[in-house]
Amino acid sequence: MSIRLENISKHFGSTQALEPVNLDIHEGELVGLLGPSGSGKTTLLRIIAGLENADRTTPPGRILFGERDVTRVHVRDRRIGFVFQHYALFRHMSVYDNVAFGLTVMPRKERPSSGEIRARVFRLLEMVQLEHLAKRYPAQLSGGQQQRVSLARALAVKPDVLLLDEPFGALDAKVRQDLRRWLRRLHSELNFTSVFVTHDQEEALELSDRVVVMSNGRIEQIDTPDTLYRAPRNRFVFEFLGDVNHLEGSVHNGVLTCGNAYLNVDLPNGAEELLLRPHEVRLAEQPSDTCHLPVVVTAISPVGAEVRVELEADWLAKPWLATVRHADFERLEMKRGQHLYAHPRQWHRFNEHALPAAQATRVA
Ligand SMILES: Nc1ncnc2c1ncn2[C@@H]1O[C@H](COP(=O)(O)OP(=O)(O)OP(=O)(O)O)[C@@H](O)[C@H]1O
Repeated sequence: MSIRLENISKHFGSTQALEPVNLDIHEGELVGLLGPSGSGKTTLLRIIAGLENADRTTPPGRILFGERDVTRVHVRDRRIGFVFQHYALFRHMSVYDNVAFGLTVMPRKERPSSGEIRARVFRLLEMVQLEHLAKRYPAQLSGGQQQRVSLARALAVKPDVLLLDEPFGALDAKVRQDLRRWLRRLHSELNFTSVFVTHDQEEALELSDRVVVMSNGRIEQIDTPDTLYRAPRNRFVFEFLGDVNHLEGSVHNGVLTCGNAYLNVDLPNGAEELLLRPHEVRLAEQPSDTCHLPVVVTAISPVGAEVRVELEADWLAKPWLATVRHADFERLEMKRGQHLYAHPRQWHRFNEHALPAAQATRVA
């Protein structure tokens, strides 16, 4: 089921929670709404759900599920499944009864037979690998297990659309990882359309087919994770999606200078700020003719696929972060207090007034 929002906005009193938004979500897509606190993610999700009404505007805002205009359709008639951060399972019901609940309360005409209900509930419990816990009560389950029951319960009624509000927010990192995999797998097996809210960049990028990045009630960019990361439309998106190093200085005759540091750049004279991701900083023992950025290693974190190195210098207002391959780390025999030279592989620059807003330049 595709979802289309046309000219949807929302005020709470004098607070504008959403500026007029247009959004197309394709059938079968898993879309993440990502943004800082207060950016309007939950409001947008609740409007899609029908838990909140959009402002009355001219032209009127519309919400379409497929061809069906659901703008004024009650939440219970929108064929939506919900999963919230706080499990909201019925505490007095077993796991089985929780998952079966939505089916047992269907109007008699639509309600599956008790045999069909049983088969569907067990099939879902099997998919989330909890069939052996069918008789337990929510209080006897871990947080991650409760969230898997919530997922199964939401999917039991075969919703057209699954909406999830920070579904894994209250869980620890490892359990979050597992649950992301569950959701991804269920999504491809059962083929529904999902929208989930998160403020976790990694979660949004890992899970979503496309991510809607929001700030201050506005949609800043809608794109695939890869495009968002590689071609952010503006500075907000760039900074929100990962660690960023800043290089501020002034350009004169093709050289950007900042204290005793300099870098050749093909830019006009004037004040400049260049931005670099940690993986775009190469470290070496020597400067070059075109790049002299002396730094001191102040912290090293060797955990993970790459080594994270913190760098400081007089000419830097804030420390830089570089990610270094373990092989390079060993070759340079890196240690705290070591003097090295940073060499940008690539840098980015944003000019909010001119198009294209983002410029990425590879350093030869
Ligand atoms: N019921 C309400 N009454 C008044 N203001 C509200 C209400 N709900 C949301 N807001 C305001 O609308 C704006 C957007 O809120 P929303 O909850 O959608 O943001 P969010 O991005 O989901 O934030 P968070 O990540 O903190 O949940 C905020 O300024 C918030 O204070």
